[in-house]
Amino acid sequence: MAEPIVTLQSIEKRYGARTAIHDVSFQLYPGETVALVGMSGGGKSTIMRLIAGLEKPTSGRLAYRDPHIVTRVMFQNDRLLPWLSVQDNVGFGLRDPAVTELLAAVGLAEAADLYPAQLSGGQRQRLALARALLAQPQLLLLDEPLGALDALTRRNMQDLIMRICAERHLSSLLITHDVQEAARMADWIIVVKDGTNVYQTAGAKGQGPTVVASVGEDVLQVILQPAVTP
Ligand SMILES: Nc1ncnc2c1ncn2[C@@H]1O[C@H](COP(=O)(O)OP(=O)(O)OP(=O)(O)O)[C@@H](O)[C@H]1O
Repeated sequence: MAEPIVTLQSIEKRYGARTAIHDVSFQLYPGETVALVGMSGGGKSTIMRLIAGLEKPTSGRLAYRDPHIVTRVMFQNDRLLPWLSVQDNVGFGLRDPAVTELLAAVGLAEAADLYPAQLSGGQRQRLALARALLAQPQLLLLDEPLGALDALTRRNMQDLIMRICAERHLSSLLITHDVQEAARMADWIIVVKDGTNVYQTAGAKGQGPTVVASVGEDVLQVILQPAVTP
């Protein structure tokens, strides 16, 4: 089996007297998508910030297969720069074939000279995705990036992210409040509760319209319904 690209072992993060997370242990493998689900305040964003290297754990072991790993984060707020065109939001003035190729990959080739204010919510998130991909990250961190989109646009974005991750053999860590989204996009779903990972289940990546997921107290079930109901 391939070596994990990120390993978390008994991770704890305290802010002063407050323990945000404790006993968090899991691994992320190359090309896999792991979703973190759970109640607000459970510790999902803290886990993501630690993996992104934005903060250091108080204790425990956080190890990367490649110490020079490139990670990129996509947030719900797309953080686009309104005074830059679509292509400059990706390349910051760089006129590189990679920028053109990325815009084509996310379906924004025709919109290269528009400005963020001229884009729909879905287009803005596609642009944020292209920008995240320019640095050729090995790990994409998705912090509830699709939360503000309508259902159809959201589903199309899920498909786009899954396709791009598969094509580039990218690993991703997804925070979502939508259990069905987690089930649809992830190989593994981790339930985070009271600052620790309490349960892990297999997802059903790519099994779009047929996934049904439900969360019990701590337990999450992913059920694949038959594509055609007799
Ligand atoms: N910088 C900080 N200082 C103090 N406490 C913090 C800090 N960041 C997070 N916490 C605390 O850590 C706990 C976990 O927060 P975190 O944001 O990781 O949860 P979450 O599961 O991502 O929540 P949500 O779904 O609402 O985004 C919370 O109790 C929060 O108040």
